[in-house]
Amino acid sequence: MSTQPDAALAASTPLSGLSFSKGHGTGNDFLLLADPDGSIELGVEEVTAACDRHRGLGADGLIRAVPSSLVPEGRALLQNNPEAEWFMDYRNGDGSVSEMCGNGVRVFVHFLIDRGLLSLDEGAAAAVGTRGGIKVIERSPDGYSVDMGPWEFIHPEKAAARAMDALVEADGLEVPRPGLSISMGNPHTVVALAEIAELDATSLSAAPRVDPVPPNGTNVEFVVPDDPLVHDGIGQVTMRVHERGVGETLSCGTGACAAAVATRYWAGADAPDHWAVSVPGGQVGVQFHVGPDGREHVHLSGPAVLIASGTFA
Ligand SMILES: N[C@@H](CCC[C@H](N)C(=O)O)C(=O)O
Repeated sequence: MSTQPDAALAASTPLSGLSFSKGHGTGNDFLLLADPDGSIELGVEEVTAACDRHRGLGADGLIRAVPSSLVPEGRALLQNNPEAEWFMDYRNGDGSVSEMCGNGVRVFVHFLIDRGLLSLDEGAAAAVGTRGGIKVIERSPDGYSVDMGPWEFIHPEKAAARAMDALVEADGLEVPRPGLSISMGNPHTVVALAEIAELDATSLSAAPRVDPVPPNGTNVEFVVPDDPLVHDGIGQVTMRVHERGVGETLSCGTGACAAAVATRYWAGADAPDHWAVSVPGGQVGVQFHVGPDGREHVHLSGPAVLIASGTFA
């Protein structure tokens, strides 16, 4: 008889023995790992195994909380922002790295507070490092509000001519639609549809085809502005998203910001600065303010929920 351990009984994940939490923001779900000494090696294999919805815990992405001083991208940020003690190392479910995650950063801060690694009193603000730069976060009536920094057109020359910069095809849509590409630190291409029936008919089980695709790929948001657009001074849009590195998700915070940026741009000078973006997983708020650098910043607010914690077998 063999004395080898049965492969079927061996540890089922490369993250064996590590403690995790699971959380979500409007249904965009994440696994969270605290790595105070920077010892967790995360590669594609570890992330895909953990995020697998059948053989792993299942999640849209995985977030490692590591001291900024222990990663090169974090050390660069600390020079001008010594208060940003923690860095959000964000991975999509397919193991790819992203610059930023708007729902994830709220859940990340909630997790740090839950683990006693950060305190954030009512009315106070905390800075965290991300690959998309420093993000400042505070508590809000719906959970947390994050200064996501300035938005940018990915193709400013096209936007200046009020032109779209891509054609987007998706299953269920009869003809390709024009899209506008916006960076929130990470790339987005926003497509306006006329009505909810069209949004419902769009299939996102395969990635939409974007031509030309922005240099680092893109997340694609399909949005339907309400008619009338503004209720009680707040612009209203409904959105579905196909995320780079994941697939269709129930929500995307940076995507909601890009959707509000694009819809406000299309709506013209009288468009409001405050937006409500409805997604399959709930609703998030987006506001525009001039930041301390004199540029227009996007603020994202919404819930952050922790649902479980445990240890990988
Ligand atoms: N769900 C996130 C965005 C996650 C990263 C994205 N898939 C990318 O690759 O850029 C959000 O809430 O912003």
